[in-house]
Amino acid sequence: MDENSNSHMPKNLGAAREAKDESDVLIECRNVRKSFGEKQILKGVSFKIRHGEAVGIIGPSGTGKSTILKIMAGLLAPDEGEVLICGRERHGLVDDEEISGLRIGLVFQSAALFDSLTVRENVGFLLYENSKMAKDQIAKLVTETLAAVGLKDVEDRLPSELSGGMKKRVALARSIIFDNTKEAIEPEVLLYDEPTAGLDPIASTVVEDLIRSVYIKGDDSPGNITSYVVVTHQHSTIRRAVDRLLFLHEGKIVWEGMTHEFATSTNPIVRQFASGSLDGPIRY
Ligand SMILES: Nc1ncnc2c1ncn2[C@@H]1O[C@H](COP(=O)(O)OP(=O)(O)OP(=O)(O)O)[C@@H](O)[C@H]1O
Repeated sequence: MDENSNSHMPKNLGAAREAKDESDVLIECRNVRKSFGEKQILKGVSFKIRHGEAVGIIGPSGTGKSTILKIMAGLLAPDEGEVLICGRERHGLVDDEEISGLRIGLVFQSAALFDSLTVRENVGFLLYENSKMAKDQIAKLVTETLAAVGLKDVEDRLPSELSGGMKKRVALARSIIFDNTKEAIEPEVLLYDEPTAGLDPIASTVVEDLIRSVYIKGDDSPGNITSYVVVTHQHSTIRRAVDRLLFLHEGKIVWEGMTHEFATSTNPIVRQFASGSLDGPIRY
């Protein structure tokens, strides 16, 4: 939105709009910095994820895309800066403090399934561990959730008996399953770390459409996924699965815009990344 678009409005109207604008911010990173040893990876990263958004984080390898996802999920603490969840600052890691009102799910690149557990046990893991639901109730819910990601009759299989694309779908099912005996279902932001890495083009399309569909379905979807963030290198995923992009380079957001603006941007960093050229500001 144009920065000055409020300038012609009466002051109080502008203020009301500003307040409303902030009320749909689910996750905000403010000036987040993170180093590993001597290596400074994030050098002051700021952005907001709003209700209803499908956001992609792109950028060269090693610029800290997975790191920022882990920080948003509360698995890593920033060295400096703030992470706000629904306007409340989160201190430390997610385990240290109960932040209610928003669930944040992270779907790992490797799918990260437990090898010795069946698909049913993997998908229902948190419910078996933490909920008061009966085992047959959980089993039914697992079957329904697997169906929502297009999988049937795989509950008794081990992860080693699945293809890479199926594993990613099982991981997706695990992140969207929720205790449906609870009265209030909190909204959820899902964070995907390279969900289509290593998949053939058709399997990638299936996963990209699933990412969209579990969110678009809204009331029908298992869980209440209101927004999602995808870290990806795949152009097809950028085009198909997200609406807005954040470009991370050398520890900072160097460009942000809508997906359709990415292809026509004149920013030299974006141009080089979009074309895969060796000439340009990004050096390996
Ligand atoms: N726990 C850790 N300890 C030490 N170094 C780490 C740790 N996690 C990440 N790094 C380093 O931080 C840098 C950024 O890693 P990160 O995985 O966030 O990058 P990325 O942008 O997601 O990369 P890629 O696109 O290749 O997946 C890398 O140099 C990585 O080696």
